[in-house]
Order: sequence, then structure tokens, then C-alpha cells
Amino acid sequence: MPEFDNSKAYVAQEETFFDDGREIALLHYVYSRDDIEEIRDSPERVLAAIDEYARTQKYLMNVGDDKGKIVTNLISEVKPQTMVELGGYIGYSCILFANAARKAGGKRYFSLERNPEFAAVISSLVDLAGLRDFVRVVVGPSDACLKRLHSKGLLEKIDLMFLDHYKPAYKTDLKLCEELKLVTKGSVMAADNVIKPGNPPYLEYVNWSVAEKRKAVESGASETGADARFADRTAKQYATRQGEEKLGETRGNPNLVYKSELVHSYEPTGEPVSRKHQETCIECANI
Ligand SMILES: C[S@@+](CC[C@H](N)C(=O)[O-])C[C@H]1O[C@@H](n2cnc3c(N)ncnc32)[C@H](O)[C@@H]1O
Repeated sequence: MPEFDNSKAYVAQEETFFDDGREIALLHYVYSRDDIEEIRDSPERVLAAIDEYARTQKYLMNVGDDKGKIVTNLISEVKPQTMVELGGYIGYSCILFANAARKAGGKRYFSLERNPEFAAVISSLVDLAGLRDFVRVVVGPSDACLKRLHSKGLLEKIDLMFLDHYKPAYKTDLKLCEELKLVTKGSVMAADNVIKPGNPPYLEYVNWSVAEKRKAVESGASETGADARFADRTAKQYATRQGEEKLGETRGNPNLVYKSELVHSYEPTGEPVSRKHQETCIECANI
């Protein structure tokens, strides 16, 4: 893996690192730039302006340039007609991946974001980037959004899904997509942060055999709360706004088998201390 280029590092992630007004401050930062007219309709320049904010003002929990490349490479390979992301935040991954998916001949990019304020920021920046006709920003909890899009016939199959939202919901949302037949043969999943901070239930699930999954279904084990293996900080990351998280109970489709690959990369800060922890991974799983 090449060394991290420190000149592009985001500022450090402090104790409070989102939902303190910085998302709206980002909008003011972008729209008050002298070069706003040159940025308009250019996804690359909008991304550069977001990166500049996160490098000079405040940290943003974006996928960033390095990990982003893993997914844009996957988009070139998979050429998804329909791509879905779970967790849009301020729209960085949305603009980066929707631009790549549109270039690869795709039809639609759905960005699912629960926080309505963040969703409004995504919409504004997507519009600025000239991607309004390609991207649909959907506001609400991912499971409810997926069910609604499916029941309205707006989403029938997911070719590529980027999971980057509430970590304990990765597994339950994947199972929901299986159950609704949104994820089926040929679908590819790219899951962020599966090693740091880690996602044991998701990794376990995509690596289980059909027999192991059937056994879990038969045991009828309940999954309505965060798995005990998650650190409190991760399980309660959005608790200030959401209170206690309730996960949907889903059976999934135990007959699907995933091929998995772990890809190492860097957080946009280029930090932390030891090399091992510096490496974060995107889990790419396809059926
Ligand atoms: C790490 S950020 C996403 C970053 C974004 N993918 C990027 O790289 O630019 C996680 C986002 O997921 C959202 N989120 C958390 N739980 C969610 C849920 N259950 N459904 C939808 N969005 C959720 C949070 O509000 C937050 O904006």
C-alpha cells in the first residue's frame, strides 16, 4: 500500500466530530467562495472544496480520497445501473460515487440519510455538483427508506451498495435487502470501517456458510439491539438525536453466499498512531 500523502490530511477528529454546526458551516464555506461559478456543475471541484474545508477548518467524517478510490475502482468494474449508499452525511461519497456511476453508464444513485439536516446539505451540494438528475436523496432511517423505496417500486435491484451508516445496522440492513430481493445474485457490497472501529457481526455474516446462516435463522435469535461486541461509543454514536436504536428483525436469505475481499487504505486524516491502526478497510463482498 502506498504511503499516505500528509499534505492532504484532514484536521484531527476531536471528541465531538459532527452535528455541532460544522455541516451548515461547510455550506457557507463552499457557497461564499470567490470561485463558486467555476465550481458549479463540477463534481471534482465540489469535492475539492469539501476537502479544503476538512483540511483547513473542521474534520468531516467523509470516506475521503484514499478509501474513495477503492469504491470508484469497484464502480468502474461493476458498472452499477443502480447504486445505493447507506449514510450520506454531507454528500462527499454521494458526489464522488454518483459521478463515477454516471460515467460508468449507471441510471440512479440513492443516498439514504437519517438526519434531515445532513440530507439537506447533501441535496444542496449534489445540486451544486450538477448531479441532481442522477441522485435521489432519501431522508429517514435506512431500513424504513429501503422498505419504502421497494414498496413504491422505485428500487427493485441493488447492483452496488456502499454501507457507511450506523455500524450495528450493516448486518440487519443487508439481511433486509436480501429478504426484499434487492440484493441478489450479482449484487456487490462495499462496507466501510469493518476493521476500525470494526464490525464483527457483519463480517461474520458475509463469511458464514449457508448451513451456518440457516442454523442462525432456526435458532430465532433476536437482533433488535446493537450486538454486544460493539464498543459503547459505536453503539451510541447517534444516541443524542436518536435515543436507543432499534434494529429491524429480518430473516435475510440464508442461501446467498458472498465472496469477500478486505482492502486496506487510510482514513482522510492519515492518522492514527500505529501502522496497523492506520489501516482501515473496506469490505467488498459480491455474490
Ligand atoms: C460516516 S457518515 C457517512 C459518510 C459518507 N458516506 C461519506 O463518506 O461522505 C454516517 C452517516 O450515516 C447516517 N446514519 C446513521 N444511522 C443511519 C441510519 N440508520 N439510516 C440512515 N443514515 C444513518 C449519519 O447521520 C451519518 O450522516
